[in-house]
Amino acid sequence: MVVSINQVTKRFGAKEVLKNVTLTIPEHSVFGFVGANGAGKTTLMKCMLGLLPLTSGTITIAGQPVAFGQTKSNTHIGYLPDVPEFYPYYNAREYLQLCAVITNMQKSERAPRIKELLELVGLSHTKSPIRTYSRGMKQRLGIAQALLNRPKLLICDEPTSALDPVGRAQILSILQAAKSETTVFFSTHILSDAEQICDRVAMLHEGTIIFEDELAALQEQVDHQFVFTFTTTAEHALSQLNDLEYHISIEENALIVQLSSESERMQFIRQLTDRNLVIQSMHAHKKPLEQVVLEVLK
Ligand SMILES: Nc1ncnc2c1ncn2[C@@H]1O[C@H](COP(=O)(O)OP(=O)(O)OP(=O)(O)O)[C@@H](O)[C@H]1O
Repeated sequence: MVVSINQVTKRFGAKEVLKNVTLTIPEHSVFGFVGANGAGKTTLMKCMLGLLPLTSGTITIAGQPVAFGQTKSNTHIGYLPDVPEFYPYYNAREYLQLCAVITNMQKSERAPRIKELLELVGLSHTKSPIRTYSRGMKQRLGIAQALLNRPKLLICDEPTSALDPVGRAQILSILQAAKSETTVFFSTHILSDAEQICDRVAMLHEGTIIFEDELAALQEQVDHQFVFTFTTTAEHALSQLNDLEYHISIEENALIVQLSSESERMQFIRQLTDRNLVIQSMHAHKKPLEQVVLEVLK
């Protein structure tokens, strides 16, 4: 595990912002940290960076305990703040060269690493100064900077929230590509972003982790639903099934049926055959993460 967060509580005065948070993050995964504004996401990230003292609990990054005010564990972390700042008169390559010098990167390593990163973030051909960059370009440069020294963990605070759809898609694909060389931990309140690239998701709600799992497992927490279409209309099919005790609704000429187990599914299909209903198609009803989360929160 590259990150182990163990029973972390954080209070600001009387206000408890993180409540007994426990979380582990496996290596080479993209881990989405999801929560509404004010849920406590930034607070936990600052705790991971040793920028805030914990009220109680422990955090370990790549085996190194995090201590408030100390930077030892930060040697394993690349961090992209929500609004990254740069020297505006440098271009991307010059800026990364400066960062490489400041961080004592070996001279022979600098040029190939910077070339590789500029390619990764799609800024190889940009010669203009950073002050002319769009928000998305600045975020991409921020990712390159954060990855410069090959950290074991890349932490990104809401990297997509201020971007248009094209900018968001670019950042998401860069983060996905970055997982081959690091572990990506990113916070977002945009559930569809997490859905697109995350292997695992944790959801923080009022300071508490309300679930933490693989996305597929999360989908399964909600009752299974299947979509059936028939050679006849959905209304007619439903009228033939009125006497049965299934939870059935109609959406776009299809029946949505709740079938929680394999045996229930087989039994339902037998009932269809008994009633001469010919299935045209059947598939699992995949809900957007947003809807799944709302159902879990109910
Ligand atoms: N230094 C502080 N002193 C007092 N309260 C704070 C401090 N920092 C954060 N908080 C409070 O902690 C709560 C969580 O804030 P945090 O910034 O961690 O949320 P977030 O999930 O990152 O939300 P956002 O998406 O809006 O940044 C908020 O109610 C905030 O007001």
